[in-house]
Amino acid sequence: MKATVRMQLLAEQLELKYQRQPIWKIDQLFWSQGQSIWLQGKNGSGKTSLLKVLAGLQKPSRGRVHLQTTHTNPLEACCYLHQHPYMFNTSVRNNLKIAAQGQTAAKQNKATRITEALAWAQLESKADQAAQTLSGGERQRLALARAWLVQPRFWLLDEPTASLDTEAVEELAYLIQDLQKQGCGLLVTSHQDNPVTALCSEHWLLNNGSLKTS
Ligand SMILES: Nc1ncnc2c1ncn2[C@@H]1O[C@H](COP(=O)(O)OP(=O)(O)OP(=O)(O)O)[C@@H](O)[C@H]1O
Repeated sequence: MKATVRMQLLAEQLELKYQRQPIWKIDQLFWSQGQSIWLQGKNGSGKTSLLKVLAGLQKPSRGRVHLQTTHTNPLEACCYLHQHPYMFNTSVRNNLKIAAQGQTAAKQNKATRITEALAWAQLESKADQAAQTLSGGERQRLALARAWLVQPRFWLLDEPTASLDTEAVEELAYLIQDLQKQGCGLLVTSHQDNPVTALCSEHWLLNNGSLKTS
């Protein structure tokens, strides 16, 4: 990944309502490349909605998110990974091929990158298995590997550890640590602390409609 890409995300007076029902109101928010943040909050506090707003997938009711980046394709600068990642109805390798399709790299490079992605996510032995038959932990790793091909700098991970056992969480933590070494920014939601949240140097708490940052 290109360590030279600089990124930061700023938001002011951000507000979200659904059908006039206030969800959260955030006066100010700042996230810089290299920062790893654990976003905690009760069920329904609005964590998923905040991640989607920051990733540019959802419009806030008020305010704007400013993504400042030197990334050549700002659309590829951020990635949001769903709690239950969608698996294309084909093999693990083909899932990676599909993810690589939109990329501009030469065809030969793509094949190499797919091999590297399989190795990175420790999914080489699963390459020809139907992705929809993967375990929860393997699905999360494949979702990370698909995103890894696109080389985003900001990773928004929605409950990546939900319903994973200790070993699967450790395996995920290993990959997340590698992203940190590459200087990526991470924003991870989780109700409880675990080996992945332990990697985060900052803690944000969504509570009663406001965000407490530390
Ligand atoms: N599209 C929508 N229309 C109306 N209400 C919504 C919509 N999306 C989410 N909500 C409501 O907004 C609130 C926050 O939802 P959100 O999914 O962001 O919370 P969360 O903290 O991620 O929850 P969980 O931890 O259970 O996944 C919930 O009360 C939810 O029902």
